[in-house]
Amino acid sequence: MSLFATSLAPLATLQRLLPLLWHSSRKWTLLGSLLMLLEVLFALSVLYLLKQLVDVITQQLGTEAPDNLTPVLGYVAATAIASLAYLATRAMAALAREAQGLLVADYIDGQIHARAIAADLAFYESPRYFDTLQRARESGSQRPVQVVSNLLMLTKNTLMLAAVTVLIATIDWRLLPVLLLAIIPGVMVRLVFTRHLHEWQHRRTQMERRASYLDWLITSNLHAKELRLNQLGEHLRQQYAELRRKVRGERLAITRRRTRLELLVGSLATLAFFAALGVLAWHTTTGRNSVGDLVLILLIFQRAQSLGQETIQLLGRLYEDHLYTGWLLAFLDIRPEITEPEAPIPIPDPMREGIRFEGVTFRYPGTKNAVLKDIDLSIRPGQVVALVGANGSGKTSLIKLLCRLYEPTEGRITLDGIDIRYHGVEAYRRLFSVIFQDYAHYAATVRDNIRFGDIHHPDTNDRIPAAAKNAGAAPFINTLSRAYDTPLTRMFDDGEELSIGQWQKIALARAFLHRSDVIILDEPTSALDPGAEFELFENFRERIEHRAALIISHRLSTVRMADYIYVLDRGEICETGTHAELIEKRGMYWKLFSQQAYYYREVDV
Ligand SMILES: Nc1ncnc2c1ncn2[C@@H]1O[C@H](COP(=O)(O)OP(=O)(O)OP(=O)(O)O)[C@@H](O)[C@H]1O
Repeated sequence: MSLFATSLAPLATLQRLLPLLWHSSRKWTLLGSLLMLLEVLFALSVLYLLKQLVDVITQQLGTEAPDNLTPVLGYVAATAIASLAYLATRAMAALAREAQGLLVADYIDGQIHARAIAADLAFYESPRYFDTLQRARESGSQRPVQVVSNLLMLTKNTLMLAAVTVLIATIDWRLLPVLLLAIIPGVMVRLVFTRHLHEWQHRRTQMERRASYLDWLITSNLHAKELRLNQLGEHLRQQYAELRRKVRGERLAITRRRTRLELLVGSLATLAFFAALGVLAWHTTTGRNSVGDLVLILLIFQRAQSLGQETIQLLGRLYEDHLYTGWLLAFLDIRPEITEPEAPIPIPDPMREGIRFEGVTFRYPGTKNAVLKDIDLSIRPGQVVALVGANGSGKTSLIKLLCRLYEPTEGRITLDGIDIRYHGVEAYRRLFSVIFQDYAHYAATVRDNIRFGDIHHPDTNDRIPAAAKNAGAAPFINTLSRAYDTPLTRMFDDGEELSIGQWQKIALARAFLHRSDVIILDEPTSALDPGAEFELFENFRERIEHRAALIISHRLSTVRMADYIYVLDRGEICETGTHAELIEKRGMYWKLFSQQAYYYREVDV
């Protein structure tokens, strides 16, 4: 990118950030800007009054008997007042910036959360998501505020620098090139290295994420058991240390190169300043300049130089902010691909024909192989359907399509004959209540863990005990210290931990709570004891209030009560029918069923 384009790019970022700031903290943004202008005004007044003071004193020094001290004291008083005003506005401006920063940071977090919630599941299940999120987080929610406060400071510094430059020019214009020499090379060094650092950070996102992952493995309670028993701790610690060493080394190499160049550029500027000072001192002794000029130059040239350096830093920071805010904006630009149709067709109530897969083929985004091929399947109202198949045959993927978490690559899914893409996404998803294999364990009360299954319904709270009873969870919940109000997990104070089977019953209660049309259970009893499983399926249809159900299970004793069974093999439906029909067929289902039944047959009960 050319230097011109590079220097204009932050303006485009600013154009996107200003509306963001306006939405999040209108009052503080305005107040902060006003206070900053006042700050500049008072700072310049102090400089001007000081110059007047020096001039008055110099005039008085020329007179034999200075008898009127009023103007001198007047200027001292005025300078003191302007200094106090400067201090007060500076303090208030800092307060306004802090308040604005807090508001904007919370607003940005809110925006990140909103995008994360709206993003397609496909995005979550790809490394790109984690990279973009990590970068957005790294860019920091303070960045947008920094851009604006840096920009305001830059404006302030530029105004002051301009005023000081004019003052210097009135004394000796030849000092101006010296000032430029003190500023321009530094700007170049900063810009070039900021870009280097940003590009390097972009490249090492995955390395950082790997390090964070290792850190999480070492410190999280989820893996504490395996880590100890397999004595993995030291191995992982070394991997982590090695990654950090690499990141540290690369970063330090960049900083070393930048420091060398900055030192060189800074030395040049200092030499130039002292050369100019020498010339001015010589002019003063020969009477070409007044002592007032020399004092003023000593005061303001240093000021100009520090202003110049601050300006360099601000430009560097502004450019850095612009680059890193780009990451944040990239995350905020994420838009889901599964979107609402312009005029969604209302969901039929009640459902009449049910849901059908018609020739559905599916590939995960960014992958080559189809995990589901030409699937025809139907779930009618009130029907219990089972899906059976080996690991990796595509059962969970089929559920994700059914719930419209992904779109089919080919074919279509219909609800009462209408393509589900014509319905509103959220309205359609509310047809289902689902327990996935990796259901959530919320660090919340038992009540909330169940309530999250149907958070929007007004009478949800009253239905929680019934859902818990249907899931077989009520007896153990009543033995907990605070029953339904017991906080779960040991993440916060007073929390209690459950067994895996008890967690599964809570997840079942969550699925039973929602009065959905279709209940989907992916391995719902994998952790239940045989008694609990028997109880659940004994009068399953009453428990689910005669709604339709789709059950995935490797336990074929569970599956046999289904009205209809689909057998999946490597993404294709290879057999369908009732339990009796499939046993008769003597195909894959029969084989699986016979294998499971083999050991039970040996025992005479
Ligand atoms: N997010 C994903 N991205 C890419 N491929 C995936 C993803 N999730 C699953 N797969 C692939 O899809 C195939 C089917 O997986 P799926 O989880 O649907 O199988 P399953 O029948 O539910 O298996 P199991 O009985 O082990 O739960 C597998 O080969 C898996 O590698």
